[in-house]
Formats: sequence, C-alpha cells, structure tokens
Amino acid sequence: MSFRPSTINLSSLKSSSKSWIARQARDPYVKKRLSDPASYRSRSAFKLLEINDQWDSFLAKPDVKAVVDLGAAPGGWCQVVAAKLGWLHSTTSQEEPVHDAHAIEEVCPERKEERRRPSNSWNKKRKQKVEVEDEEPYDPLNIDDFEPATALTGRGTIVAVDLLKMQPIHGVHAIQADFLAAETGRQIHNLLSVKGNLEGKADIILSDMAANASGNDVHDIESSLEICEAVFDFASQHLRSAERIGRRRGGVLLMKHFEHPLLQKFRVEHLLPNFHDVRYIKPDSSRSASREGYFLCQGWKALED
Ligand SMILES: C[S@@+](CC[C@H](N)C(=O)[O-])C[C@H]1O[C@@H](n2cnc3c(N)ncnc32)[C@H](O)[C@@H]1O
Repeated sequence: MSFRPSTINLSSLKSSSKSWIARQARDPYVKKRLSDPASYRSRSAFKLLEINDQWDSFLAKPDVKAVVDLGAAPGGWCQVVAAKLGWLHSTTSQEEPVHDAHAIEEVCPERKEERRRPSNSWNKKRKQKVEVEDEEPYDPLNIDDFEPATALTGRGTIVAVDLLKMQPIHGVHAIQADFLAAETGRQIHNLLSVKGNLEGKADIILSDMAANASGNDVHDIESSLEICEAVFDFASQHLRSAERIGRRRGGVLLMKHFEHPLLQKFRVEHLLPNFHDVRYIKPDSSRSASREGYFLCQGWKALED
C-alpha cells in the first residue's frame, strides 16, 4: 500500500493554504516524492538521501548497527535508513495502510495547530523493558552478533521517536513520546540495548526535529536551540565513539537547526571540540526560503568517556 496524501476539498481552504498548495505543485521534490517507487512518506527523505550521497554514504557503512531517528514522523528518514540496513527494499509494500497526518498538514498547514502532546498515561503504557545482560567486549565487525541482511531481515536496530504516532515501518521500533522528556532517553536506551550492543549505543543519531511554529518568532528561535542542545546531550551519552568503531568518521550526528544568534557559539563550544569533522549543510532539496540547515558531525571523540 502506498503512502499518499488524502484528498482535500479546495474550496473549503483559506487563501494562504491555496497559495501553499500552488507552491507544492511547483516543487520538484514534491513531484519526485509522488512518483518515486519508494513511496517516501515525506519530502524530507530526499534531504537525507542527498546528504548521505554527498558525504561518504555514512548510512551504508557495514559497521552501522544502531541508528536513532529523532522527530521521525511521518517516517521518510526511517524509510531511507531501513532500506540502507536491508529492512526495506525499493517500495514500502510491507507497510500497513495509513492515515497520514503529515500529508494532510502538507496540504492544510492550520491542522498543525491541532497537534497534541501524548498523555503521561500513554507514555507509561508504552514504556518498554529490555533485559540488559552483562557487559561484553564490543566488536564493530562481529557479524555473529547480528543477523545478516536478507529479504525479510535487515541488520541492526533502528529506533524512531516522535510526538506523533507513526505508522509501522519494517525494522523500525517507533516510540511516541516527547524527546525532551527525561523518560524518553531511557526508553531509547532500552531499545538499543540488545545482544551485541549491550551498552545501548548508537552509531548514527539523526534529528530532523522542529518545534511546532507558535507564531512567536522569539519563542520559536529559542525552541530550536533548546532542541539542538538536548540532541547534543543525548548524543554525548549515546553515540559510539570513532575510536570504538575503528573509523575516524565513525559515530555520526546529523542534526537540523534553524538560524539562531547563538548557533555559532553552540557549534564552536559543543560540536567542533567533540567531532573530527563538522559541516554545515544546506541541501538542494531544502527550500531556499527555509531558515533550516543541518550540521553533519562525523567522528565522535567521546572526550568525556
Ligand atoms: C520535519 S518533521 C520530521 C520529518 C521526518 N524526518 C521524515 O522524514 O518523515 C519534524 C518532526 O519533529 C517532531 N518533533 C518536534 N518536537 C519534538 C519533540 N520534542 N519530541 C519528539 N518529536 C518532536 C514533530 O512532531 C515532527 O513530526
């Protein structure tokens, strides 16, 4: 079953939504998404593909065993990662039919205001426990620890987190939770802690998280830096080091950010000292009018270990 936007009655929309639809109709990546056999759930998938292709195919390295995708819904980046790790092939035919909240929001931006954070009771129900066995030496290329990729079984662990419920993707463990809540880090850690990765580390951490626009620019700018800082804190606890992986560029953090007066300070104080290679990237597939950009940080030094 493919993942397509729902039909919308145009006459019922505000003029801002109509002009938004017109812009979408002209966007080459929107057209590409609708015609691509992979049926990507989001236009964002092309940003990740583009960054990966340009920068050493970091997603496809054979030693990549654990990937965390923060702000993952509706799941375009997860589809890309799942395909790179052998869980998905060129189409998403193993997925269930879906109701695509994001696709509706693409056509009708006001719907974003209707988003609600999950309740605590839901989070409690969702809490998962994974038995953590005794520590064992980590060997990045020990293929006995992981199932080899086959038509039905990919390799490694993929954990996705979003405030929104995400429809299932083969090979992806999805958590519906607020990444900024303390409990969420523990849930991710539990899912990562499997045989061969008992320390619960990730080889790659991706964040395409964006706070909902509140209409208050000052507040929105602050939220974007708060998210970057939280992602960095999480990475500093969960990213496997380049040394441990045995590659200078091993241990990758790809993080979206929005322009912020303190962003340079953040890059200089947090990213540059802790990674071997830090790049600012504005992919062609990111709209030029958008203030978003990505930091691709490769080679986690784990100075605090
Ligand atoms: C641009 S979308 C991500 C698109 C995704 N990369 C894809 O390819 O489908 C940003 C997502 O970040 C999520 N988000 C924002 N703040 C969050 C938070 N505190 N915790 C979890 N998810 C969050 C939003 O719900 C939204 O789905």
